[in-house]
Amino acid sequence: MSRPATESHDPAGSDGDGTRGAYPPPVRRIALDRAPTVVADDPAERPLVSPSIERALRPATGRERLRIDELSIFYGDAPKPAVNAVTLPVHEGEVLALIGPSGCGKTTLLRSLNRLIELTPGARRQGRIVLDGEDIDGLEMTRLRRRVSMVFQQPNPFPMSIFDNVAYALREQSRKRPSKRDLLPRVEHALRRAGLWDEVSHDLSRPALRLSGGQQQRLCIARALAVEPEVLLMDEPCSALDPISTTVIEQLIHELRSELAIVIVTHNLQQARRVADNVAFMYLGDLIEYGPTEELFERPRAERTREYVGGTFG
Ligand SMILES: Nc1ncnc2c1ncn2[C@@H]1O[C@H](COP(=O)(O)OP(=O)(O)OP(=O)(O)O)[C@@H](O)[C@H]1O
Repeated sequence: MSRPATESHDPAGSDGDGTRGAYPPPVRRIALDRAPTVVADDPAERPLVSPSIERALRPATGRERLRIDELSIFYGDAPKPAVNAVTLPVHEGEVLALIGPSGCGKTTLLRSLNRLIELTPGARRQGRIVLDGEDIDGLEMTRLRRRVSMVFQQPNPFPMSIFDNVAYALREQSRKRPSKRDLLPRVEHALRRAGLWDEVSHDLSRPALRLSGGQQQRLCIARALAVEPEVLLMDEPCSALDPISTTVIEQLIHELRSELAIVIVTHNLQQARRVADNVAFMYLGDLIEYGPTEELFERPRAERTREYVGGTFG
């Protein structure tokens, strides 16, 4: 279940090079001091890579929201971790795309960021995840999931009305049961942010399951946004959607990134190019390369990345 606290860091709505707002975004100039590419072609050379990773921890777009620090995830007795000592920053106002072939650990990494992975029997974690300076292990789980909210691959609205779907987490959050009238402004705000308000405002009591797939996914995004997250995790949010709904969701990601940090898992390289500011390429659990989107796609430094973005494998 998704929930969570947003904060606008950029009231001018500009990312500094005047590109924010347009969709599809124009090709952005990449300032070399923003987010240097990190390359780890051979995991055995990882220690040599650490200084570059350290450099990557400098803010790329806004201040650092999440720091993933030497994160490893093990499933049961598997000899190799599903995620292997990954270090990555996630900044406010940034879309970070996790890409890589099937089974490389993208979803496992994503599910670690709000500790959802702990619901998987046999999963173990090493390393730290820090949210706004606080180790997430020290945060109460419900509060963490409000601050780091998640949207899943398949739209998963609750079998209740559109209104109740969005109000659900707000009601849970409140000590006394707020009335519909009290909740309406926040429900409306969330539905507007998710770009759904105009399509559903005439009948908020309609069952959510009667919406189209794309509308259901935007409802899930509204539900995730209602409790004002700081970070939004999206696990292949468009994979079950048609091209038009996909475009709507991508536009939404583009708009939301001014207020949130977004981490998106996608198999669709073109989508990563369209929506992401930075991209992390994973292979067999290792972080192979991380850097600004254009740089990673146009001038990949690791051979594996070159092969993957070039379509040789994957
Ligand atoms: N519950 C689980 N138990 C055991 N192994 C798992 C479990 N979930 C995932 N794995 C293994 O962990 C590795 C990483 O899986 P994960 O789903 O994170 O990869 P992915 O990159 O997201 O893949 P895909 O793109 O196909 O969704 C794979 O080898 C997978 O088989």
